[in-house]
Parts: sequence; structure tokens; C-alpha cells
Amino acid sequence: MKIYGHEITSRLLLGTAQYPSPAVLSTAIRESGSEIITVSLRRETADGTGAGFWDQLRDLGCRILPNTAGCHSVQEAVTTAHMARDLFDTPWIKLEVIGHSDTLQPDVFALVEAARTLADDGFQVFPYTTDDLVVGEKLLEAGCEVLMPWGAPIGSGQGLRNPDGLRAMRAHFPDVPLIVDAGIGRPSDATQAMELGMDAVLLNTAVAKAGDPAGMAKAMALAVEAGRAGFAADPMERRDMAVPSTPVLGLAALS
Ligand SMILES: CC(=O)[C@@H](O)[C@H](O)COP(=O)(O)O
Repeated sequence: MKIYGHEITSRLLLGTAQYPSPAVLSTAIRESGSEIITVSLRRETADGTGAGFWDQLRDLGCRILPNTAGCHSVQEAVTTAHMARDLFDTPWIKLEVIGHSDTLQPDVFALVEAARTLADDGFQVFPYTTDDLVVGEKLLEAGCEVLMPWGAPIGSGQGLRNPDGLRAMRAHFPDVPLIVDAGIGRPSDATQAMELGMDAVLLNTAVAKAGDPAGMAKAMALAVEAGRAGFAADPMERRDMAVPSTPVLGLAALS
């Protein structure tokens, strides 16, 4: 799949926050096979992780997708994006503008405005959004070439709260890369997203907070692959009624 002209083979994107240790983070990322990892500039800087952490991420050989997690206004998000571009030397930015501190729901009005400002300034924007079709259209008009609808609130692990909304997005934007971002809790959630025809999944907490993060990273990678293969194989329609799966040919001879 191509995102902003960049070819990727792994459809699992991984976050880098909340791991029990830097070593566990590195092992989990390697096990996931992810080629793209996202990093929160504000959160990591606030944690005081500093240059060692950035060097560790660079050493993993993944492409870095900086994000604006923790930003609540257009100005904060735009400023953070500029800092990220300077630090990581990339035009990519995962744009989060949070509108509500309980749900961490995106402020879609501020999101569209920030996306337009950044796209006009040469950024390649990955917007964390809801599954609203109109907002999706506005983000594309603003210059985004990918959409990242939420599965459920960040860190909740609830899985896909609105599969119908994601299905509608797939139908409405057949040619736009769609990456489900946030709320994935279990491998089966990732598989479901891929079976719905999503192009990729981005997740963090489900791996970082698992008892065995490396094991969960591997499980998520397999789940994404299975879901994609299932989607590509064109699953059967669900039926309301039972239909015998074994055809009845002839009659059993009773003696
Ligand atoms: C890491 C990151 O960017 C998060 O803001 C992202 O949305 C992932 O959410 P989960 O932690 O729920 O997977």
C-alpha cells in the first residue's frame, strides 16, 4: 500500500508510549514488523526521555510518524508539528487536536483548520478523526491524502464501537487510505477493522499495556494480516436462514 507516495508492506502502525521499558518497546516493535511508528513529541518531551529516546527510535529503522497527542488547539498542534518536522526531518504528521478531555474525542472543527494550515505549509497530514463522512470530505479538501478514523476512544481498548460507520467510510472513500486509529484492545478488533476493508491499523495501548507486549505485538501483526487476507478473499454474505453446507445426494439405504 502507498501512503503519500511511500510504499509500505506492514499494515500495522505502532505507538511508542507507555511501555514498561525502552528494551520492551524495541522488542515489541521488532516483533510487530511495523515499518511506521508514531511518537508523541509533547508527551515524550514532558516525560524527560530526551535525546536517548529519539536515538533509540531512529535505531529501529522504522519510519517515524510524529504526532501531536496532547494538543487541544489549532495553534498548539501547528506549533508542535513544526517542532516535529525540525526534529525528525519529515513532512509527516499525525494530527490530533483533542476536543474533550474525558473521551479524548477529536475537535473536528479545529482538526480541519489545523490540517489545512499544515497541508498548505507542505506537511503530509494524517488526521485522527471520527467516522463522520462530512468531516472526512473536509479533511480531504484541506489537503489530507489519508484518513484515520477512530475505533473507540484512545486507550479504552473497547474495539470498534461503530463498525457501520467505518463500513460507510470505506464505501464513501474507496480510494483513500483509511487507517483505524485508537481503541483497539484485542487482536480480534484489529482483524475486524481489516475485514471491513480498512487499509491499516494504528494502535498503542493494547500492546504497551499487555502482560507480554512483544507477544501481543506479534499477535496484532498476525491479526492484521489475517483480516486483510479475509477481506481480499471476498467473504460470503451473512444469511438469515440456515443453509445446509453438505449437499444431500441420494438417500441412505436402511436395512
Ligand atoms: C499513540 C497514539 O498516537 C495514540 O494517540 C493513538 O491514537 C493510539 O490509541 P490507542 O492507545 O488506543 O491504541
